[in-house]
Amino acid sequence: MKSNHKISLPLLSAPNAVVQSRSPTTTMAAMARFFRSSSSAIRRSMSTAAAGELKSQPCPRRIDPKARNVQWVFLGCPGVGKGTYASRLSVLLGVPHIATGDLVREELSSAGPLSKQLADIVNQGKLVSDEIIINLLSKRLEMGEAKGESGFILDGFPRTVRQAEILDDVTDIELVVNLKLPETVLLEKCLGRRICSQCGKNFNVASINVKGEKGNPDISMAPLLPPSHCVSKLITRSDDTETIVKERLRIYNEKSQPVEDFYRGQGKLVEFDLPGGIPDSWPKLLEALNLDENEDKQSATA
Ligand SMILES: Nc1ncnc2c1ncn2[C@@H]1O[C@H](COP(=O)(O)OP(=O)(O)O)[C@@H](O)[C@H]1O
Repeated sequence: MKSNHKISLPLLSAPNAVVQSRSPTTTMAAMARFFRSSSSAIRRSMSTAAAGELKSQPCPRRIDPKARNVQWVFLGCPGVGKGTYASRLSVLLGVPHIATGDLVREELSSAGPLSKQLADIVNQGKLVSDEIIINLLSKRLEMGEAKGESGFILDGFPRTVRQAEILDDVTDIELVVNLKLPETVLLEKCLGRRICSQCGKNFNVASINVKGEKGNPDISMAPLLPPSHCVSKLITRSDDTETIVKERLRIYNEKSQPVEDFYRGQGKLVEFDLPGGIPDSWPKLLEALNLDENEDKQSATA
């Protein structure tokens, strides 16, 4: 696995210039600038043109407490729980959890100029253009930079090989976690998802019991019910209908599965079959990632 001390910024400086030993904060700034400068290039080029087990072997090293600021990516189909686990890990590791789906939804609800266009795309289960997504991500990175953030766990980006290549040009992703669940479970989870419109927390009303196929274990997930003060404020995502979820799954298989191959080829992919709900999966995920929740955040893990 490459270290994150070497960043190549091809569109920012001389071709193939190599910037040595950047601090993680500089990395965020560089990414923000790079994404901003690359969005017009993208526009040009587009107009012309066993449960709970670690399966593949990037062998995540134990995290050095003094060299945290991880730069990780979470992959996985709609409904698999990327947001849930990425956000828990972000708290444990002290890095921001940046979900491009959240950035899109924020833009959607802002009634800004992009809002209508985004609503049409998202409600068909399609992907937003690279240009739009990179602009939203640049803005988010700039905001983080201003707050002194460093490191990140990206969720929902990259979603195409093109996006993965762009990310690869600007920074060195250390580890890519690929969460997996059978498709029947994914559909049930999306349909059961509820969000508190006030606090933004995600819940799930589905009670999942799926028989394991082809020798795989059964999967059971208890509902994740909201506290009483959230109950009257629950909403469903407009793209969590059966038709749209099926289309999102189809698009994931077509456009995002090649991203798994991209990172598998780089030896960075950790495949993790979720064994069940959060109580079963969280400790096993930590184990697969060589992390220990019981240690203090500052020293996770020796
Ligand atoms: N990296 C991306 N590239 C293109 N579109 C994106 C990207 N991230 C999010 N989106 C858009 O936002 C929607 C919601 O994203 P997300 O919450 O990550 O969905 P999912 O639950 O399908 O993983 C996607 O269906 C897509 O339209």
